[in-house]
Amino acid sequence: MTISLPFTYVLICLGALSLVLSRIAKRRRRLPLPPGPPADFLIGHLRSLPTTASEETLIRWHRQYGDILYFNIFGTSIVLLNTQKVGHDLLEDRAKIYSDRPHVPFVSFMGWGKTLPMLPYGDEFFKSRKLYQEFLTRPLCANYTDIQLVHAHFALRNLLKTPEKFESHISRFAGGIVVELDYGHRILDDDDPYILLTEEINRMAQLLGQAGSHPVDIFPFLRFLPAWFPGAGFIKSGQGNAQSRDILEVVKSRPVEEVERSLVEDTASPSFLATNLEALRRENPGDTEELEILKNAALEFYAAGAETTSSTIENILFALLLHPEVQARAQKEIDDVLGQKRLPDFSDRENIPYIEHLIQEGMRWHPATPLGIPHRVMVDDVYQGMLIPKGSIVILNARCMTKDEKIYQNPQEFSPERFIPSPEGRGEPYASYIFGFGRRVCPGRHLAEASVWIFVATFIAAFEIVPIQDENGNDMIPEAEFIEYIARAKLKARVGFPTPDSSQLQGSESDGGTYPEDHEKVRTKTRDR
Ligand code: HEM
Repeated sequence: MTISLPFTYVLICLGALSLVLSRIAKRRRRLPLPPGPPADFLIGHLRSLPTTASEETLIRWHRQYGDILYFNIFGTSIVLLNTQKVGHDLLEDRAKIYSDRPHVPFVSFMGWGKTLPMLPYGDEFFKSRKLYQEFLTRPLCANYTDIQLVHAHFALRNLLKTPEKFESHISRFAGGIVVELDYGHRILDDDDPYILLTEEINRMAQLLGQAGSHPVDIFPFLRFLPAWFPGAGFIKSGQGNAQSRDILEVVKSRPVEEVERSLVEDTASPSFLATNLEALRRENPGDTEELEILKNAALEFYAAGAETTSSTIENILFALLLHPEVQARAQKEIDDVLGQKRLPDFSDRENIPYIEHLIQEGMRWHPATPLGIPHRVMVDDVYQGMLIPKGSIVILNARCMTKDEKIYQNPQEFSPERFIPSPEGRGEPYASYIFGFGRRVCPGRHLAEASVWIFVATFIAAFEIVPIQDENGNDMIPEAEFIEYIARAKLKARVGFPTPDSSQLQGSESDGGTYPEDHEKVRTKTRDR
């Protein structure tokens, strides 16, 4: 048998290539892993991992081990990115290999595996992501501000009526906006069927917690242990909520059916679901796969958008409570620019920059998602001479990024002034990375920032948040409890809102919140107490 010359060349080239590749692979294997606490044989860092990743521990590790930190648990590599630079270098500049997500069996078991934050990097991810990106571009978000303003006014009215229920008013505000944009439905009262629907989604989302934080995510074999076995408690919750998967189907399908019906009847309000259902009917009628992608996207729109926004607002209110001087400066800015004649709206955004700094500082001081959503690296990678093994779970450690002393002066301090441009201020950069990086960056960030802005700006214009007092008249300063996944300031003491005279409110409950013309009186009354 004779072998042609070109074929021989090909063989030689392939041989040389495989030699080079195997050398590279060997050298990579010899490269050091990123530093981390000492590990045990076989179980790795299991014993050194604290049960909760407190800010103190994470910051101490950052100081001790550097900008990138490595753990391994039973052979699963976990890498923490502690600075914005490292996050940017890997998740943004090398997005092509860092945009996968770890597979989380518990989340799939509960029926949420096909929602965008969980989807592996691939075709389905691209399709789902495109739906969000096309609906939530910065210019398009400018079209949604009327809806945000209406919900802000609703919230103010509710706060005037029942200030003690402020947490629920904030949730209703954040949830009301995403429900309206997602499904084209405006929630008007407590009996609204969409309230039940959203409560169900919240309940399920809470069960899921942070993807990757559940023991079974790291140790799938735990699934086979009895529920009493230490560390296997998830089984109990999983079994107890197996019915959640059935409910989930209803929660996903009901709004789709309603919007489909209203499209046929030509009564549909513009929304994420209506826009995309219409496009589907036009371009791919009867495509069940595409419909399923859309159903999951609509579900996640609410799940990802409501609580993140409401906890961000609560964290900011908490900061205001602790810093009356910041609150006073923000109120003065609004008063100076708006002349105490009306409430702020989006047209004022550029003219009241301190409010913007205050919101950005609130998001930096305690980001709502302090450990983001884990990424997964798809191939072996080398960064600054260290090996990041293929399959590593990569965590954006916003807790450390936001407290980086090289970027922020006195990073633990809540100080909107840090963002004031030089020469008056230090011009420190906004912490935009709290919304993630690269191809997985939060698609709802423009919407979220606008929702938080309108709530905080109108709130500050109309109210003052003050601590309640004990029986001796002393201020009770609440302690914050920032829980892990969605970090929300748990205001342990109730926050004292002024009690207003609701008869001063004009405009009806159902008209979308026309604010009273004499709101000035309301505000003076509420703020000057
Ligand atoms: C202040 C509020 C919010 C915060 C702090 C926040 C934060 C984040 C973060 C950190 C990620 C992960 C990014 C990454 O992996 O690199 C993310 C992803 C995501 N967010 Fe947000 N978010 C907020 C509001 C919203 C809103 C309003 C929506 C929708 C309307 C939304 C939809 C999503 C979705 C669908 C993902 C998954 C993206 C993907 O995996 O490709 N978020 N968000």
